[in-house]
Amino acid sequence: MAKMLGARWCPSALRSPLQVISFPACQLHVSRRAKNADQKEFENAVTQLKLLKKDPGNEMKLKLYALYKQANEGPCNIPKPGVLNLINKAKWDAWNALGNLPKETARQNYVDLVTSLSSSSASSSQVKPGADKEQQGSENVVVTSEDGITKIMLNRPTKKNAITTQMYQEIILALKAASKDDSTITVLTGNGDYYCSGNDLSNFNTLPGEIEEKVKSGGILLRDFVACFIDFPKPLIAVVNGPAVGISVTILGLFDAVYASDKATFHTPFTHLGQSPEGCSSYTFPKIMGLAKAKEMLIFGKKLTAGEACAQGLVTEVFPDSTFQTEVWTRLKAYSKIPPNAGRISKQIIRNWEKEKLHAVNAEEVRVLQERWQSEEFLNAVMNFFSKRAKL
Ligand SMILES: CCCCCCCCCCCCC/C=C/C(=O)SCCNC(=O)CCNC(=O)[C@H](O)C(C)(C)COP(=O)(O)OP(=O)(O)OC[C@H]1O[C@@H](n2cnc3c(N)ncnc32)[C@H](O)[C@@H]1OP(=O)(O)O
Repeated sequence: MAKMLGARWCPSALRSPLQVISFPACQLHVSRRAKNADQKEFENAVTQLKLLKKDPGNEMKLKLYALYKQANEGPCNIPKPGVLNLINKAKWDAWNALGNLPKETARQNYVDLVTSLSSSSASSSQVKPGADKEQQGSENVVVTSEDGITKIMLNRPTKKNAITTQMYQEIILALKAASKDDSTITVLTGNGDYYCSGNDLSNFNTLPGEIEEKVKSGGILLRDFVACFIDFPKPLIAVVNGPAVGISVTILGLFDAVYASDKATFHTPFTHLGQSPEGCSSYTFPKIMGLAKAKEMLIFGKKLTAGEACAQGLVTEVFPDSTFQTEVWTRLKAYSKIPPNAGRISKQIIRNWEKEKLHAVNAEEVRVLQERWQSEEFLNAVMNFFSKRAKL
């Protein structure tokens, strides 16, 4: 934010839509007509604004812009821009709304506003070191945020990071929080030797109610979970530290980059479990890897090595396991330095072309799965999985 509000930022600049565009050599000057005391305070406020850590948001920036102009030039004295000129029209409206507010009052309001922004920004940065790194999450879903990266880590290594119904909810909450925090990119990874072994097959027992109730609530949970990945507004990167199974593989088609250790494998055993594809994979996989390769995975359950997954376009890059974490996190730290809004807006313009389609695919996949969950094939497959373990 400081960067955006730095020398290249001036209150007369706003991004599109309603956001800051940095004007080259934008001269921050204060009217010579300001009284000394106010002028000093006013100049300090303009400087303080540049040091803000957090983006105060578009509404606040419009308010600051309007007060700045009113304090320097008085009532709005420029012709109203055309409706298509979104940025300048928003600036004009904000300034014009101040009417005949006296310059001194506008100047004082500006100083007061910047002071309040600076104090709230200062208090949030006084969180004790380390505390702001740990965010909400739980024992099985650990969320940390630092260096512009929010990391969501599946932390259930004894169960190969299989996802329980509670973990689905926690991942949804973590993504919602990450979409609003001040990180630039978000990362999903696993702790232990597995990335994730997919849906916890005991979920089918733990969900409350009779089978109809389980199927209904399970479908809602799955639909909301996948929708979070469809709608996630920031660059989302998977750090696949080991084998990945089921839903942890299918949602990869909704990520913006997938970095894998060469120990990772990618397996979608849906038909073996009497299930069907989810995570929008029935649409994204054919798009990513072509119909034949997608069907090999989604119908016949072919397990891919990291190299094969990369060759088929599901994985962006594969790294030797020995240097995986170091190399990937060095790369991610560099990525987290991109201008956050440009990163977010670029991700969104790419995703927006097919967001509607993806939601329709998600809804149909869930509908079909809800039928599968009531099938003999599915119930036998889940029983087989657990009876095999029971014998051991
Ligand atoms: C009625 C409808 C209700 C619906 C409720 C739905 C909830 C909402 C979302 C629904 C999403 C549905 C769509 C998702 C689909 C999928 O993800 S399908 C894929 C599911 N995953 C699997 O089939 C993998 C199953 N696991 C394995 O095959 C093996 O465990 C392994 C991953 C190949 C690892 O084998 P190995 O190295 O031999 O280790 P294990 O000893 O087998 O595992 C260690 C312990 O971890 C437990 N475990 C591993 N994976 C799972 C799992 N997916 N679910 C539950 N438990 C798992 C395993 O049982 C071991 O536990 P212990 O025996 O207690 O040590």
